[in-house]
Amino acid sequence: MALLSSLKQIAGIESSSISCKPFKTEFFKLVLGTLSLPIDLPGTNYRRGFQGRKNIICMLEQLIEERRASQEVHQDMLGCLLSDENRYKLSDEEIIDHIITILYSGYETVSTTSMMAVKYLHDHPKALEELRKEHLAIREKKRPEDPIDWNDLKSMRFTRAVIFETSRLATIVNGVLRKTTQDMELNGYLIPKGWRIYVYTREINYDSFLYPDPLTFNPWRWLDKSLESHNYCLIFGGGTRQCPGKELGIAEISTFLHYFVTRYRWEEVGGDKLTKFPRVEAPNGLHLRVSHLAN
Ligand code: HEM
Repeated sequence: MALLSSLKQIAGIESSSISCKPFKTEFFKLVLGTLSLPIDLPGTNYRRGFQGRKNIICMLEQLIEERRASQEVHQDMLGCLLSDENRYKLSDEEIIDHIITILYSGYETVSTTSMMAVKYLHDHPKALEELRKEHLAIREKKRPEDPIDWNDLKSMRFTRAVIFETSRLATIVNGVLRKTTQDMELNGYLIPKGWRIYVYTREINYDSFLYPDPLTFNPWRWLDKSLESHNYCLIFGGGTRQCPGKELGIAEISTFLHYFVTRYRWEEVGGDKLTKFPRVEAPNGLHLRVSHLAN
């Protein structure tokens, strides 16, 4: 769902020649490749990642060619990037790089947080009850076919808290990358100018001084809005490079949760393995039995 939603916003993919399934296969190779040891030998995830990237580039080049040939105006991100009115005048290579970056950053974060929210809500019925109450109250003011809007999203206080608590406990981005612009000293160590630094932010999320009882799923702690703006809250990074997709990601997950909890109940089929480190994932999927809420 998250990948298709991104593809649709970026390049209205469902109306183009790119078919989602092969795209998804190649994209997953690329994702695995970026998280692998850099050993460039046949059969390694690293080599497969490069191959996946090459194939994705071919598909996107073809899409750009088709767009140019058809001369139709498209109201999506690719349409804006290709438009003559775009003042940045990016090369095709740069446009393709942008698309891959946004797909990469916006897909796994949203899909994995959604999955983990479903998991935590299943395991914490009180939190689920409160969340459902919030969403049913929104539905009560609407006709069944009415979509949710920006004001509804803004009113979802508990939902936002659930998303932050899920992201804290199931940390998807383990750290942020930075480069020193000058020599600097930290705790007696010299970090020379130009060094690339990986700031490992993951453990901060489990610090019992900052988050009492840190291993407990407690979305209520985020109802104190000041928690989000503490300088130790780096779930979405920090400073000028803070995640530009933060609010979009929260809106996507909130929308998913809205329809999921107002329409369905679910139980786990069981036995699925979940890992939290080095990557949050359910290697075989998180299997649920879903039934209509009214039944
Ligand atoms: C739950 C959802 C998400 C989480 C937890 C998340 C987390 C992060 C983190 C920690 C960073 C590094 C920030 C830094 O260096 O300070 C980042 C960067 C980024 N994110 Fe997100 N993200 C999410 C959703 C999204 C979405 C939906 C998009 C776009 C559609 C997106 C696009 C990006 C981009 C383009 C960057 C690189 C920004 C830069 O280097 O200037 N993210 N994200």
